Amino acid sequence: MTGFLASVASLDEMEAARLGGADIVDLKEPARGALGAWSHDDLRRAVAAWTAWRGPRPLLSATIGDQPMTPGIVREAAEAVASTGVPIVKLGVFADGDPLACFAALEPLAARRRLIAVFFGDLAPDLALLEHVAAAGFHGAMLDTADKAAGGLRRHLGQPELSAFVNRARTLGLLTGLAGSLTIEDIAPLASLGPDYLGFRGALCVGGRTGRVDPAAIRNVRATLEESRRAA
Ligand SMILES: O=C[C@H](O)COP(=O)(O)O
Repeated sequence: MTGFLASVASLDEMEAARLGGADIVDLKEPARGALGAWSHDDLRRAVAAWTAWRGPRPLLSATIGDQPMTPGIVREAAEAVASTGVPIVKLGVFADGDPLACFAALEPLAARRRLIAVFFGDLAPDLALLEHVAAAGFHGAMLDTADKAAGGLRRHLGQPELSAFVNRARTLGLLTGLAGSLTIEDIAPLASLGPDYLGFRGALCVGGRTGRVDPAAIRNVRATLEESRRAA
């Protein structure tokens, strides 16, 4: 069953994502980049709001910002986000720098917090790195896109490549996610690959991904995902 990750930019949007049935509420500031980060104070407020939710509640994740692949920088940013109490921390695997040294530097944090490595479909992702992500103790891996003006994930990678990513990550015991300017039309073909979740921001918004979340669009994505589950 493929879940629904909704990226949100405010506490109000966080609540809208919960009410709309998101399985993962992902704290992200889209105006600051593909993995734009919330301020640490706002992350603390979000964790407090999430903790106060009663009944079944979605998981909570947050991004660390678009950081260079430099071990000290990535580790410091990830530790700082984790210190706010966010249970799942997402960080990008960009094309520059030293990804292996970054994964190794994050091993201690991965032992006490769920980390997700975000690869980018438009930056020639290296699937061989998945093995190192798993070896460092990461919880999951996902594919997204870095350049939001350059088309959605399926423009950059075909079904065979996407399927290879999902299968390889799953074989390594990683939670798997797919995102990147996804639209309603992408849901059925991507859900058929069996990722653990699909991630959305732009499709949930009025006025593009830096606009505001529209509750009707959230419900539409949720309903379409459920339809694709029934059809599977
Ligand atoms: O993690 C998921 C992303 O926030 C997706 O954002 P996007 O749909 O605007 O590419």
